Amino acid sequence: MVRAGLQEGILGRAVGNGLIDLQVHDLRDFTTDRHKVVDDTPFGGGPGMVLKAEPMFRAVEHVRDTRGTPDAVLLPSPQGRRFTQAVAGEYSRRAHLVLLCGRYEGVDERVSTALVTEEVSIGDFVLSGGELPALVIVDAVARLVPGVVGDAESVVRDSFTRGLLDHPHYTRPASLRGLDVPAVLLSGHHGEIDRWRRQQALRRTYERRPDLLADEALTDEERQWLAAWTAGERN
Ligand SMILES: NC(=O)c1ccc(NCc2ccccc2N2CCOCC2)nc1
Repeated sequence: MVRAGLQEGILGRAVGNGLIDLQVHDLRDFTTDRHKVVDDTPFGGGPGMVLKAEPMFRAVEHVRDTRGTPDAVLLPSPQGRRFTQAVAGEYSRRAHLVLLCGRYEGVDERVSTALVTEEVSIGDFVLSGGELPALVIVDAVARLVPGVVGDAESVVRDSFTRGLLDHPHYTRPASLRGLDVPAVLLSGHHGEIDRWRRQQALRRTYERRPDLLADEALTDEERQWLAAWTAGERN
């Protein structure tokens, strides 16, 4: 499941051209019994099973012995720090990350207290395992590694880097079922097009996620736009 998610698109290309290196390790390879058991019943009773600590310790030790001590050992979990674009930026500046994927009812607490450097949550919802969060984190972080996302797209990242929502996107045909592409985008005036895109990104953020505007540095023009929209709301 994890390997498949790492072979696609920009991640696959980034691995192909050596910009990032992704290794997947199976916890079962770090067990010592014949049945390769990675889970066990919970002390204190209760339903379900708990992921054993020992295989995770051995797996991280294997990574440390073969590739050096990681800068961070992350555990995606509902109890973690909220993963945001800013956190992705932090992680993208680390050379070596390990992500541990939990399953069952959870992971033996000694993994969290003695092996993990940080628990991280991709959102307030419960998943059956940490694999999808791990893929989400790897994708968001890899995109921020220089060279992974083509230069053509680096402009697109401006709105995200600024912490605003994205502007609308259109492609052919210019008119579809009576729905026309905004004329400015067909005008060839790149200054006007850029201004329209910044205004649209700001407008969308104001309408859908005003909370993102709190710590946003705005130009005078952008403040004027916001004032006009806010005034428009009042009367
Ligand atoms: N929001 C997230 O980032 C997120 C991450 C993981 C995750 N699940 C795997 C998991 C990993 C660690 C501990 C517990 C669990 N869980 C096992 C299943 O039961 C619930 C607890 N769910 C949501």
